[in-house]
Amino acid sequence: MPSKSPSKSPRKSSARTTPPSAGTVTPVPLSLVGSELARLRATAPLTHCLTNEVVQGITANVLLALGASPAMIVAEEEVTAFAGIAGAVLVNVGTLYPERFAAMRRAAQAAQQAGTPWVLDPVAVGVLDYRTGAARELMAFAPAAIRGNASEILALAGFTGGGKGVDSTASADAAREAAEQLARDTGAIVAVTGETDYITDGERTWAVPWGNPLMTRVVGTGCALSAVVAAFCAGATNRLDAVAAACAVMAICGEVATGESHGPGSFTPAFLDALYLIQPEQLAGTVNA
Ligand SMILES: Nc1ncnc2c1ncn2[C@@H]1O[C@H](COP(=O)(O)OP(=O)(O)OP(=O)(O)O)[C@@H](O)[C@H]1O
Ligand SMILES: Cc1ncsc1CCO
Ligand SMILES: [Mg+2]
Repeated sequence: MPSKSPSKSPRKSSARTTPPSAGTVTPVPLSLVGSELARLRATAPLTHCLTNEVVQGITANVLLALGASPAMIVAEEEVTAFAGIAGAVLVNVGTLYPERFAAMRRAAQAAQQAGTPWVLDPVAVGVLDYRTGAARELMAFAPAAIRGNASEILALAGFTGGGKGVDSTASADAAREAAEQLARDTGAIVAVTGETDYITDGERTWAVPWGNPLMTRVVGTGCALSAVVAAFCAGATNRLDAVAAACAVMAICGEVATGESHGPGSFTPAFLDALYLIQPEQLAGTVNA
């Protein structure tokens, strides 16, 4: 069932006593993922989502299945107040237009002022100048985390990212160093996703070696992941660990759901079920580790 190289499998050793060393890339331990998942379930964070029109439903359902509390509050008149109430905010520029950008700018600014962690998903940045400029403007409000595919992260870091619309044309491996640079430049935790996900603060990098290519054949797994990253950032004491745990939970559940399904149509309900059923203490039994 696991689709990624066993050589990249994480160790089962204790979590918080073994952070990745500076300059190294270490598979994230399942014990760390479990403790972060237990924290999320205990707090059910209110997650304020300003996301694109394609993925509203899957994003809310993923958050609910996992145990977080989504709210798609998008009006310019409401986002400032709500970003102060929420545990975390997601800003996803997938279907950007001027009114939506105005609301996103307000939400990001309000989150920064309120100390609410917010996450940027730079959908198709590098492909189109308007959204690339918008994402750069938003980054001035100090996102807690940035989650994107390889082409998007390369572009945000100032490299030629390529990108075929919203899809990546580069591998996450090829974007890992760009992610580390982007993290150092912005102070955000940067997650670049693909066959292996890399999550970095610019000095230390966790690898998430699970998932399945079928996840790229269903719209919104990446967008929903960014919302899950936001939910894990709510109340987190270690954002690097929180973001890595979010990526690991989604990739593991994607891998489990692939084994239960026959293609994109049956993947989505199996994925929601896997997110609902996954238990911190059973993580080690769900994937080869
Ligand atoms: N080749 C692959 N093998 C295994 N897992 C993958 C692969 N590609 C992506 N994934 C997983 O799919 C999820 C979404 O990552 P992806 O990089 O496709 O995001 P994205 O391009 O932003 O998606 P979208 O914009 O369609 O929401 C992540 O959990 C990632 O680990
Ligand atoms: C398909 C698509 N188009 C704009 S946003 C989006 C969702 C995947 O990023
Ligand atoms: Mg995306």
